[in-house]
Formats: sequence, C-alpha cells, structure tokens
Amino acid sequence: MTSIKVENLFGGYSGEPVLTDVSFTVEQGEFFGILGPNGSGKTTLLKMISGVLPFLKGSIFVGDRSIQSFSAKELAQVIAVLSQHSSQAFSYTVKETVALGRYAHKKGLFQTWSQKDEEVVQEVMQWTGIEKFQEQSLEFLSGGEKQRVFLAQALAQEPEILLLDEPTNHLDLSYQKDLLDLLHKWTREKGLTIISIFHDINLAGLYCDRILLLEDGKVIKNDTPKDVLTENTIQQVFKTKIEMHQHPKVPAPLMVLLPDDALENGGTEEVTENHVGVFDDYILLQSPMMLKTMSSGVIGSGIGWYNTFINRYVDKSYHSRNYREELKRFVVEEGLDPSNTVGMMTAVKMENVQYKQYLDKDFSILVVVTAGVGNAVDVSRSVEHPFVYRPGTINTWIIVNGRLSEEAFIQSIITATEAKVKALAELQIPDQETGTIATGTSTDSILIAATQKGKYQEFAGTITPLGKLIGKGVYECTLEAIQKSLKRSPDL
Ligand SMILES: Nc1ncnc2c1ncn2[C@@H]1O[C@H](COP(=O)(O)OP(=O)(O)OP(=O)(O)O)[C@@H](O)[C@H]1O
Repeated sequence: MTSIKVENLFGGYSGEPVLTDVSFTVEQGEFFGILGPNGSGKTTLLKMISGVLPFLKGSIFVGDRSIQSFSAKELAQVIAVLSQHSSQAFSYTVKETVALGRYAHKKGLFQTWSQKDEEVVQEVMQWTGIEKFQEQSLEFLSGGEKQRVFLAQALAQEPEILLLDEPTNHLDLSYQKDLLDLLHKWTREKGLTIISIFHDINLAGLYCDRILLLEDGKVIKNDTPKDVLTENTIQQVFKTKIEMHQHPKVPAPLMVLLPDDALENGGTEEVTENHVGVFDDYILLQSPMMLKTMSSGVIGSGIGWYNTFINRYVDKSYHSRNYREELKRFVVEEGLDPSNTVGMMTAVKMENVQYKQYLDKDFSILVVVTAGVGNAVDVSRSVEHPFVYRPGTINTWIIVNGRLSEEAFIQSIITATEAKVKALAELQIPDQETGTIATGTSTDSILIAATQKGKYQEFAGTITPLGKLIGKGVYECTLEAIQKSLKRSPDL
C-alpha cells in the first residue's frame, strides 16, 4: 500500500507559486532521490508530501488514499520525516528524543511505555550508533551525532515511508556511507520506501534507484541515475562546468567539477629530453606538470595523474616477494613522492637507454625505451613457454605534449606495441624456446602520459598524426635500445 503518487501538483507559500505541475510515482521499496539547484522547490515538495504544507492544485496519494484524508497521527504511522533543521528542545536526553518517535503508535491520553516501545528504541539507537550516549543530553552532541539521533527518532516511528532532507548533512565521510548503506539495505530488506533530497550528485547517483531533477519548481527529469546525471543536463540545470565520468568500481556515474583554471596545468611549459635524468640505478623523468597517465607500471599502474616516472635498474638475480612495496621504499629513499610516481623495473643497464623527442607542428612526443631481449617471446607460441621469470624486459614510455582523448590513449598503446614488434622483427630477435621471431618479452611494460594541453588529438591509430609520431619514435628507440643492450649485455 505504501507507494506515493504525486499528480499535477501546484503550490507554494501564500499564493507565491513554487511548484508547477509536478507529477511522479515512487514504488514501495524504492530509494528515490530529489535533486535540483538551491531554491528549485525540493524542500517545498517534501513538505507537501509529509502533509505539513498544503498545496494549491493536484493530488498526492499515499497508497490508494489521498493524503488529505489522513489525520496527522495516521500519517505519522506511515510517513516519518528527517528534516534539515530540527527545532526539538535540546534539554531532552538522546533516548527521550528517540522515544518521541513512538508517539505515533500510542493510543489514548495516558500512554504507557511498552516492552515493544523499549525494544524498538534500543534497536534503532543501535543501528544508528548512538546507544552509548543514550543518557546524555542532546545539547552536548556534535552536529553529526544530533543528525543520527533524529534519524533514530524517525526510524522509531517504524514508518513505511521515510522522507529525508539531505540526510548526510553534518555527517563525516564514514557516517555518510554507513547511513546510506543502511538506508539502502532497509529499502531492499524491509521494503522501506525512501524519498530523499540530495545535494551531492555523486551520492545520489550511487544510492538512488531513480532521481527526480527539479528546476524552478518543474520536473526536468525523472529517471534512473544513468539517464538523469548526464553532462549536458547537469551543466544546464546547475549552470556550472562539470564532467561526467564512470565510477571506477561500480556501474554509476561520477561527476567532477572543473575549476576555471583546470586547463592551465603548468602554463606553456612542455616535457622535453632535458627532463630525463639517467643515473646508475635508475632513469628519472620529472615533469614540470602532472601528466594524465595510462600505464602498466609496478607502482602507479592504471589511469591517473603523475609527474614522476622512474625506471629502476635491479640486478638480474633480484627477487622480492613484495616488489611493489620494495619499489615504493626505494622511491621514498630517493626523496621522491610515491603517490605521484609511476615506477617500473628492469635488469637492463641504464646506459643502454634510448630516448628522443619527436616533433609535429601541433604537438611533440618524447620516447624513452630500455630493452633487454634475453626473455623474448613469440606471442603466437607462448603456450610452449614454462611460467618462469627470466630477466630482460622492454619498458616503453611515451610522453605526449598534447591533449588526448581516452580513445587516443588506448590507440597509442596499440600503435606503440606494433612499432615494438616491428623493431624485434627487423632485428630478428629470436624466442629462444621456440626458435621463431619474438614479438616482445614476457614482462614488457608501457606508459603513455600526456600534458592534456594544446591541440586535441582524438585518435592515435597508425596513420593519424599522433600515431605516425609514436610509430616512428617507438620503432627507432626500440631498435636502438635493443642494439645497445645486445652489444653491452647480450645475456639480457
Ligand atoms: N516559508 C517560506 N515562505 C515563503 N517562501 C519560501 C518559504 N520557504 C521557501 N520559500 C521559497 O520557495 C522557493 C523554493 O524553496 P525550497 O526551500 O523548496 O527550495 P530547495 O530546492 O529546497 O532549496 P535548497 O537547495 O536551497 O534547500 C525559494 O524561492 C524559497 O525562497
């Protein structure tokens, strides 16, 4: 019975219209979010659904009954409200405040405190983590603790529908998550229906089944988060620069704000050969600005923003169970910040590195390669290889002074790999297990990093401007690096 249906709702304050023709339905057990800019009418709508603000036109149904046919007490048995600013007297204790939530279930004038009341109150205090200060006076609690007390009070009502006005306001990060996880669980396990105002678009996207987007009192969208939280819609409604990304761990949208100077990133500076340092035990590239990086590094792998790139020499007998931690320690010992660093390892001597800058009219790239081929493998016959680690690896870095699409990052990796394969073929590097021509080594690593400034490079396939430079650069540097290391350390 506990769905909510709002039909053609109009209304506001003393004749001033706030909501115009608002219609939507919330099914039982749904987590329904309301989003919209300041003053768009979210709280006004919630007040009308909770019965404290009359509306001018239209209807609100709770189950199959019009909200106007409920007495205040009847409504309180079905709907509980957690509002933004509670005006409750702060001289009550925590437990007394929560206990007020049981009022809706009392009959007659002289009400007794039943065992069931006590059980419910204790249970909700436990859920919200406030039972330990139940005898304290409310006035001594922090904003977040008070918020949890009022949530417990709303839950003590044992409502079928819970209305929340920014429930995570005042809560620290861990309580925000705990609270929303708990509420989400109740919708699933207890069939609780939740209608909640959110200001945090990302939280709404993570937890809501559906979102109602309001602007100037009108419904702009009423759909799943994926369909409501699009870059265009949010930019138009909130009138600000944002970008829509994907949440890295769950299938939910992730909005990020873009500060006005976001694209300045280090002014006009570029990454050049002068930023590369070759030392006995590592090659270091320190970029003057953060670079968007996609890599298979030992540390800093995946996609992220980094300004320090290190390729460390380790002896061919190197063995560490926790090589990631070990490399991090090394980075710290060298006075570098591991959170800004992508790190790789190689048994190739640093003097065998080959690096060079390649220029196009709109952008440039810097290619850095170390190549040991003692461990070379023909990928088409790698099934014939035992799974044993042998030293010898090709580490390829491509730094682009340019702005790349996500697609271009991926295509850069394909193009660079093809160029590397061609270099191996050119030098007839054998796979020692099969005797055929190798296509790489079994531990190759790659890194594409871009300043994300300058002309947009949408593609990096082999015949695009960026692809041509990567193809030539990686081929030449790999060829040169292999020749150097074959001459000086043929066992790698
Ligand atoms: N009690 C009131 N009397 C008169 N006007 C009001 C009252 N409360 C709100 N308003 C007006 O109604 C409009 C909508 O306000 P409402 O509080 O519903 O917006 P909201 O979307 O919840 O905003 P916010 O995000 O800032 O909380 C605003 O223009 C506001 O000034």
